[in-house]
Amino acid sequence: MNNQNKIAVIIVAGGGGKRMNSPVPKQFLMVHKKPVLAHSIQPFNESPRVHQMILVVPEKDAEYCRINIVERYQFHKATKIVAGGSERIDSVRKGLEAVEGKVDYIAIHDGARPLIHQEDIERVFDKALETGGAILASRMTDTVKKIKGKGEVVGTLPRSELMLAQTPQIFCAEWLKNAYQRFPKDKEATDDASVLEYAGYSVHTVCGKHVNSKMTTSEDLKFAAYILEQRSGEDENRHRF
Ligand SMILES: Nc1ccn([C@@H]2O[C@H](COP(=O)(O)OP(=O)(O)OP(=O)(O)O)[C@@H](O)[C@H]2O)c(=O)n1
Ligand SMILES: C[C@](O)(CO)[C@H](O)COP(=O)(O)O
Repeated sequence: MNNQNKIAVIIVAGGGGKRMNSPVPKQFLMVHKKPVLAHSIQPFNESPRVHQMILVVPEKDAEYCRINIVERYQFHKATKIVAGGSERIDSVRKGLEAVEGKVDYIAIHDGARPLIHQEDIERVFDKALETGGAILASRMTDTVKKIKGKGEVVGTLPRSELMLAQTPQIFCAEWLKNAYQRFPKDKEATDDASVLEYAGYSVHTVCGKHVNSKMTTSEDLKFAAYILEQRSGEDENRHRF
């Protein structure tokens, strides 16, 4: 692994969290003693390979985030907080504009994925540095159906050929900027790898070793609280024995 490479990380937390149905945006809700967003940022802040971090948040929450997330948890690498756009892809564009100086790789991570584990971050970084672009992903354990209309099954998809895309997603900075410039403004993309795929770049997957669910509903928060609790118990035992 080449430590000379400069990696910038964009944490996208500019969404409204409609599906969570909470008056407080889901990225600021508390889970296992800290806001969701603080859990999502922490392992990147601690990675020696991360050079700078840009946080993208709703415009109205920028000051709240500076005081209650960046200063409160001393995320010294989060040097910029910028206002997000109306869709995730617009928030990523805003984050890209805020990257400072020359960086070699840019990683994007959802602020709504507080379970991201340091080991998986380093594994996906390694793969990207080797290939140019990599995303964390998971395999499916359920049978996957293709449906039509209100849910009538039209077929069964080959699960062994499919993976679920997660974040972080990390790419050579030049590829990422070029792909975003070429991507039509009116086209939809639910992740960054699809923007790279559209531009013809190859993207590799790294199968996560740890659970990394996106917080979408309140059930996800209960699950995250349980996992974080278990992990902190494991850490305590490791230090004790
Ligand atoms: N305009 C947006 C929309 C989403 N995101 C971020 O992209 C990630 C994944 O999006 P999602 O889980 O869909 O979050 P929300 O858009 O907030 O949720 P919902 O769709 O339920 O409103 C989240 O960290 C979210 O904050 C963003 O930065 N800017
Ligand atoms: C980027 C992402 O988390 C990868 O799984 C996902 O596509 C975001 O989708 P959402 O509809 O914005 O939650």
